[in-house]
Amino acid sequence: MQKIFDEVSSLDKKCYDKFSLSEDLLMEHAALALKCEVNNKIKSYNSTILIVCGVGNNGADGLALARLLQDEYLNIIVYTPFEVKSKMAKLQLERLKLLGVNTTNSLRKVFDIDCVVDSLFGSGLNKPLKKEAIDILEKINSIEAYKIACDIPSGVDNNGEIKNSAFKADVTVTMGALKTSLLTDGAKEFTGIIKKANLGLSSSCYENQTDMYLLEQKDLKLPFRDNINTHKGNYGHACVVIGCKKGAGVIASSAAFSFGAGLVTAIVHEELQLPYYIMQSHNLPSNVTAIALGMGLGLYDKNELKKILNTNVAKVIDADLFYEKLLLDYLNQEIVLTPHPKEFCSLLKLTKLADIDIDTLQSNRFKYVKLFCKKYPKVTLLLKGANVIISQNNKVYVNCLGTSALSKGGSGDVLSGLIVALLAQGYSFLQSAINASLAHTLAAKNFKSNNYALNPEDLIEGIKNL
Ligand SMILES: NC(=O)C1=CN([C@@H]2O[C@H](COP(=O)(O)OP(=O)(O)OC[C@H]3O[C@@H](n4cnc5c(N)ncnc54)[C@H](OP(=O)(O)O)[C@@H]3O)[C@@H](O)[C@H]2O)[C@@H](O)CC1
Ligand SMILES: Nc1ncnc2c1ncn2[C@@H]1O[C@H](COP(=O)(O)OP(=O)(O)O)[C@@H](O)[C@H]1O
Ligand SMILES: [K+]
Repeated sequence: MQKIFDEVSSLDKKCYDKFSLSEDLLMEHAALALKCEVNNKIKSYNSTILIVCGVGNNGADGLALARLLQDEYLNIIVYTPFEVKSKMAKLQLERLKLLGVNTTNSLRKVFDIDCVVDSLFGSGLNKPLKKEAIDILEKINSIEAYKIACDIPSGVDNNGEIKNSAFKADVTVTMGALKTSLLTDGAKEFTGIIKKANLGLSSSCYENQTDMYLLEQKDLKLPFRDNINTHKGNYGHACVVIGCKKGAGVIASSAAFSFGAGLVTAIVHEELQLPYYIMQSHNLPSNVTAIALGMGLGLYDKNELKKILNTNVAKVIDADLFYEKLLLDYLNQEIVLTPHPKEFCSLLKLTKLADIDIDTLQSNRFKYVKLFCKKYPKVTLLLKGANVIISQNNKVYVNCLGTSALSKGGSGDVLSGLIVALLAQGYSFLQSAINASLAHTLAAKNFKSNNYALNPEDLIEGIKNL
């Protein structure tokens, strides 16, 4: 797990004040981290590296990189389209000039470039891009080369929004600590892989306390069975309520069985063709330990719904239930909710927290997750998306391991099945949501055929092979 921060200027300040590290020293480390990234990827001396430098300290990082790379590659183009402004950018430019390095303010040749480093704008982007900047970004985006963003892809603002255009990176080397702005769904299109640069201090010294964390592959805890003398009853009885769209519940049931639930029962109105290991019942069995409800629900008798919701066992709620007012009666208890953005907008409206459209939510995912979890601190909320946000009370966890292979009907149903399996086995609400989400995304990531063909069965197969 890595810490995430909304802003890092206070962390930089701590470096100066507490550890007596100058801005210059921090920048040298930033440039060195960029250099490592270039060196790791670009091995041939006969290569051309284009460094695009802006007017502020992001540009200064690029200028320092240009100095560090001298003599390592045949051709280093230092492109400074605008006159540098910040004190550090001026100093770095002066150092380059003293070395006899030329910069250019026009970029004619955009072929035969092996690596582009984007140091145009960083955390100081504070207004919409003008046409000139947009043209530059479009031009450098069109170059076929390995693309490295310094700190944050230029054009992504501190809220993680992309107003007009942004640099499309293969890798973003972010300085000092992970920022929330890099982890929005919108930014995911542009960041590529995110790597954190050490600015001269270990993370434990540089970083402060935070309530936000980025989940990593190594955080996944699978429901391994530690005991030997066991029987199926030791691993819980997960029940999945089958609604009008029966497939959704069937997928969730299969996923639950594959993720370790000792018994799985589908709650049905009529007998269905189900895998032989899924039991079927009209009513909840007396030994039920967790329930998944909502996926493919459609029209469902309100009294039956209430009866199920009133059953005193752990529950994961999905899909159609986020449009039902009666859900409001269950938000002051421990429960897992797994809305996608449209469903979360409905939930925000039902709870009178906000009446917003999907775009507004997507531009402010963290804000609305925090708002909801502040009002309902017992709820574990899992907001789906390109980057999944899981939150309970004031703690926020981000899972960015998912891929577009998951953009398929049925992916969410698998997730609900995984969550109910863990709830049934007695894991906490938060641990169930976190580990199910990690397993879900890693199983998708391990599907190697291509990024379009994954189906829920493949996903469940992937879960079995984690
Ligand atoms: N602090 C540290 O110790 C360390 C900092 N580091 C590095 O510093 C970076 C932050 O540097 P920064 O604050 O100078 O901001 P940066 O992103 O370069 O741009 C600001 C300039 O751009 C301008 N501008 C803004 N928007 C614009 C627009 N749309 N169109 C046109 N212009 C626009 C803005 O204009 P102004 O507000 O002056 O009008 C200002 O002049 C950070 O990302 C990291 O890379 C690392 O070295 C590690 C140590
Ligand atoms: N582009 C993407 N990148 C990462 N994860 C994605 C992407 N698209 C969808 N997902 C994930 O796939 C799942 C889709 O769930 P949902 O929309 O509820 O589908 P359904 O209801 O059809 O099962 C969620 O877990 C979501 O986070
Ligand atoms: K940048």
